[in-house]
Amino acid sequence: MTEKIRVRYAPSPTGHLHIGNARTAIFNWLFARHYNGQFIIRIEDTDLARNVKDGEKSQLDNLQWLGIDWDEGPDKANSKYAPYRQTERAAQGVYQKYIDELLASGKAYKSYKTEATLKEEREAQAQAHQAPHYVYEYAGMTKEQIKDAQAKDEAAGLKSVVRFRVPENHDYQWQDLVKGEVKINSKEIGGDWVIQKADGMPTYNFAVVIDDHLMEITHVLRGDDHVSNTPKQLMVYEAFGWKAPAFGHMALIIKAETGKKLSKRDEDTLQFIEQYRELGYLPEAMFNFIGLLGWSPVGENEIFTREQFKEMFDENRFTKANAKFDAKKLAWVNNQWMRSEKEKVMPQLIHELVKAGLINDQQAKNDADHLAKIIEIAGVDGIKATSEIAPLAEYPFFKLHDISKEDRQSWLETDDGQKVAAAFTEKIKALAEDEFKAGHILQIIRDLQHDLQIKGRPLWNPIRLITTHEVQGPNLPEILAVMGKDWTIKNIQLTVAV
Ligand SMILES: Nc1ncnc2c1ncn2[C@@H]1O[C@H](COP(=O)(O)OP(=O)(O)OP(=O)(O)O)[C@@H](O)[C@H]1O
Repeated sequence: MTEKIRVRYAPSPTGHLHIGNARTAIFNWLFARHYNGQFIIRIEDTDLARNVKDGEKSQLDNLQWLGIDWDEGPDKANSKYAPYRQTERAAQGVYQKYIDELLASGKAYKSYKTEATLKEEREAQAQAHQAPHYVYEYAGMTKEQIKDAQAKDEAAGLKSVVRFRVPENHDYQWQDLVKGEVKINSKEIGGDWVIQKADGMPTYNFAVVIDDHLMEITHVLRGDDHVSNTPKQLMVYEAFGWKAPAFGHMALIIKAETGKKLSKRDEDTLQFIEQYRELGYLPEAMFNFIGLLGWSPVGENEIFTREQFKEMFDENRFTKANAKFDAKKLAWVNNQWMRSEKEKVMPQLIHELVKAGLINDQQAKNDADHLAKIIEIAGVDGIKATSEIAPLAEYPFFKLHDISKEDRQSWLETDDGQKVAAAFTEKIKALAEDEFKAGHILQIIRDLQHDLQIKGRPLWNPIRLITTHEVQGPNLPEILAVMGKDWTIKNIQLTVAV
């Protein structure tokens, strides 16, 4: 690419950052970084009724957490095209200037149709089996007649919106970066559309064009749900004689179960970045997983760093088929990342023990090495998110269960059970502190097997029960070695009392 790439992610703060939004942000970022271009954040907050508190903050915080940075945006001082929030731009009259231009040239007009009339028209169209479309109220009227009609409506106190006069039977065509050639006729648009609402705010499709033009955006990469907006935007570029950016509409992310677009309104699907963050997913893993939704690298490998994605990025490798959101794959990717970044993740894993109330901050700091060993044995390699470590490690490492009556009867009150428990206790007490290692402990158990001629569960369960108060769990000699002789002996003594 020879031109300077300028791309943007332009969320509406009507919700928190979800996987679909993050995918758009990630690919625009990759596009910019791969080609040494610029990545811009713009907040499209003109739909005042739908904006949610913290929507913008969640979008930005979570992008940052994913490792995405931006060159210009609402939070960056000295950004060249400030402000980067559309409400602030509207307040400065940025859009009004262009709306006035279109009104003056007759490419847009003030419309005073009431909601009730619009509803009647839509109902009539439905009855006539017509697709819903706007009916131009000034058809066949001279400029003067239109002016008079508008003045009358104005005097009657009716509110107006500004509508774009859609050219008749005009093809809007573009070479989509993902979909190839796309052609949509103006007949499919639904008639003259609103560019300025009654409250003075520009609509999405209008403001987006003004901003993309003024901010010198060269490529617009977004989800396929925006395809129907593109002809509307192209007609605005045309009306002003501006060059339109290149468009790419990436395949949608859909729910595997329903085949429908993953939407922030689906409450049964975990899809907000902060939900995964809270569960202890790694940003590297989230980025990795999302980077493979609707885009495929060369080869079979599926684990990549941001840097690798940046290098590999190729706008010709977007896939056309919708991408299924597969939570199991995300879990797998996260597990791969946790295993390869164990040292980096360890503080977070230890912090999960604090969060679960198993240890305090001081212990987390002082006993980090010991806690890391516990985490390792408790089964860190099998978990998909850091939050799963606390339930795994809770027993027997931090708490002990009461031994159930059944287990007692089955494993400790039998002849074999008593023999095994007594012999193991004697040998373990005799084991020196510095010999208290997994290998030696295993040897003791093997010797018992040989001496007592007891093997399998009748051998292991009594030992497990007296030392950990469980009949199952991770590798027993390793548990005992990590927890130490005092802990083991104390637990054995407790079995008498419990
Ligand atoms: N399921 C999805 N798959 C792919 N891209 C998506 C999906 N949902 C949203 N996007 C993209 O996120 C970007 C931000 O758009 P927008 O703010 O309209 O999303 P949204 O309003 O959160 O979506 P919705 O309200 O439909 O859940 C757009 O590029 C849009 O195409």
